[in-house]
Amino acid sequence: MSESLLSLDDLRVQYKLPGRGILTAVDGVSFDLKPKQVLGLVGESGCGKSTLARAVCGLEPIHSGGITFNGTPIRTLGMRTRPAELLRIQMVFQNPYASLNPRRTVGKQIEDGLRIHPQRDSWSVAGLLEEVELPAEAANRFPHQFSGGQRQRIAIARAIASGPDLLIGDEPIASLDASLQAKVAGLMRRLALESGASMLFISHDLAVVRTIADEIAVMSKGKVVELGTVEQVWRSPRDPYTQRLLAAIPAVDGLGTLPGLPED
Ligand SMILES: Nc1ncnc2c1ncn2[C@@H]1O[C@H](COP(=O)(O)OP(=O)(O)OP(=O)(O)O)[C@@H](O)[C@H]1O
Repeated sequence: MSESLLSLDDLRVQYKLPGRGILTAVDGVSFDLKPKQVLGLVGESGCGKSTLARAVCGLEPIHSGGITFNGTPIRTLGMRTRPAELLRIQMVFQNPYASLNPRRTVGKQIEDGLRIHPQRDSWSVAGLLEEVELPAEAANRFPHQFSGGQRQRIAIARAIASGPDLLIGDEPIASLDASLQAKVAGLMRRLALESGASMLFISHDLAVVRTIADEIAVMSKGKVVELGTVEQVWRSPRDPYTQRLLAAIPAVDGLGTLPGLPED
């Protein structure tokens, strides 16, 4: 299938600031995400990544341009509307508490997800917990009884349970121990693709993103300044901002000697 699952066309999202000012947080962004592809969205704090993700979920007013998901335009939907189409998008946040209910057991929350599209696949609560390397008895416990890394894996299992077409990770590894970041990012990629979803993976960490993405979009001040395959962006970045990001990766001794790309 070569059609886009998600398509952004010259998208602009603006905020009215106190007084009469306007901030253009997303400034003319266009890209396509194909089925079963992973797009890494990278950029410094405040460049508009989360605003873009929220707009894709129908949670931000679109000033101009458009977003098409599964062939349906996503317009300003407001916080209270939750059309079926948007249930096909699941988000995993930096803080796993943002996507988990502290008062429901882990098992019940994963079950809630499984009920959304029961026909989609054959995931079970125990099977999903096993996928994220947690024992089946974790189902009987509450989110606060787990470590931050475990909670994030529970949030991933819950998101996957509902069989999304698009999994969005909004800095899902930022609060994790450095030793866990690549592992959790890899887990998200594997589970998303195994369940037939695409993934938009947002991070400021280009080094981790390149290990899991098929394509990378680099954002700066609301605009996408670079878009290409991991290979293209890694080997021959065209934008000076991307070049600076690459040069800032630790253990990189100049752009000519970047660490090798991961093996398939
Ligand atoms: N509700 C809001 N009202 C006004 N300005 C906002 C609002 N939300 C975000 N902004 C501003 O929009 C810009 C983009 O913010 P956004 O959170 O999308 O950036 P980001 O790239 O996700 O940053 P971070 O990596 O720190 O989360 C910032 O200047 C931010 O201050």
